[in-house]
Amino acid sequence: MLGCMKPRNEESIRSKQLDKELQIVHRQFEKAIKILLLGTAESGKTTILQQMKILHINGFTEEDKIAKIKEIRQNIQESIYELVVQMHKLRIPFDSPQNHKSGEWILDAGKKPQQFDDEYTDNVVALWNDTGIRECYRRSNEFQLIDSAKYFLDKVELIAHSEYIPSVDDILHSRKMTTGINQITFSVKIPKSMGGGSQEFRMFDVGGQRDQRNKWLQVFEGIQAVLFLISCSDFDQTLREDPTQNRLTEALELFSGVWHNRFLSSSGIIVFLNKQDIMETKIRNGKRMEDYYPDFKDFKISASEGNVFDECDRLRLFIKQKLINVTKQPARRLSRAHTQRECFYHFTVATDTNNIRKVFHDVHNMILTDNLTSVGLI
Ligand SMILES: Nc1nc2c(ncn2[C@@H]2O[C@H](COP(=O)(O)OP(=O)(O)OP(=O)(O)O)[C@@H](O)[C@H]2O)c(=O)[nH]1
Ligand SMILES: [Mg+2]
Repeated sequence: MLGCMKPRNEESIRSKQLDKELQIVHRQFEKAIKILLLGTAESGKTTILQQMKILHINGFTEEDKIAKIKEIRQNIQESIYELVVQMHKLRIPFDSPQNHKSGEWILDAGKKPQQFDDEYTDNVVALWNDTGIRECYRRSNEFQLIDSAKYFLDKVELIAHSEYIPSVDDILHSRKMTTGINQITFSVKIPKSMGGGSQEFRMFDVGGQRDQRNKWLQVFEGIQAVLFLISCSDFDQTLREDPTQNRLTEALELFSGVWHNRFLSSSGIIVFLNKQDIMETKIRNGKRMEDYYPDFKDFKISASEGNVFDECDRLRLFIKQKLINVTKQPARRLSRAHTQRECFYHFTVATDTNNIRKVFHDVHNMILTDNLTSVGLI
């Protein structure tokens, strides 16, 4: 009799244990996983949030698109205004007296002209075709110009059209500085190998300019994963809010602050080495990293990084190594941080939906695995 009782007991204990584990998993999956986007200004945080809307929510409605027209036109207005201002500062001549007059016209109209009419558009088109303006644009790392200036100036006539409706690509390229805290919630299917079903994610987006960072602490509570964005094309630029500071240096210092932050010590950290496309264009146009970071000259790549084909590969691995060095620094103060905390890296182009789809497939799986590991099931 006793011989028969024992296995049944073991069975029921094991089954109770399984129920308990499943309840824990269930609770874990019922709760939204919180992801926080961090990084300096213009690193691409809001662009990632927009990509999540495209990939996991319903994208943009006609209303959303129409609401973006003003912002896109403002991007053009601010870009051409800044280029004309800098033509004078950098003493670059216009091709012709006519184009010089167009420049004066743009300055008179101001940074935010009321009209985006034919006269305005004609002046912008004339200027954008001016070789002096193009030379000025080529030197735009010496002043502050949005990254999408060329993207929008190339299609100014289309954007000026009264029936213009922004494309998804236009929305992804538009630029508006974030000042508050934005959040979106979306569901992601859990792979069958991980038990199936779906998991809710809540993603928070904050402003990256220096005067916005004091708001970050408000959202640190309960964050499972931080997505830290760093713009790899920033190496030859200075900060909008402090022209004496190199943008990449600022980003690396900020990363150090985030990595060592005791309120984020139990959050996973994933780094997006973003703006790979702009970085590549800069290198192909002759920009040299060693002019800004002299230690790049002697940078050697470890064999474990596999094939390195060109200067762009070396550059992205150089920046990655700088981030790895931060993670190897001893903790500044005693924290709950597990000393073995791992950092994950992805090379990204935030405006490219296909690239972000692939990267997020890995990111979600990584976070889900981490979630299961934390409840002891993997
Ligand atoms: N070409 C290119 N443009 C990018 C990339 N990532 C972001 N951008 C553009 O860079 C600009 C700044 O991106 P945002 O997403 O607004 O940057 P942010 O980090 O939210 O900036 P703040 O809100 O000021 O903190 C936008 O015009 C984006 O379209 C990229 O990988 N490639
Ligand atoms: Mg933003």
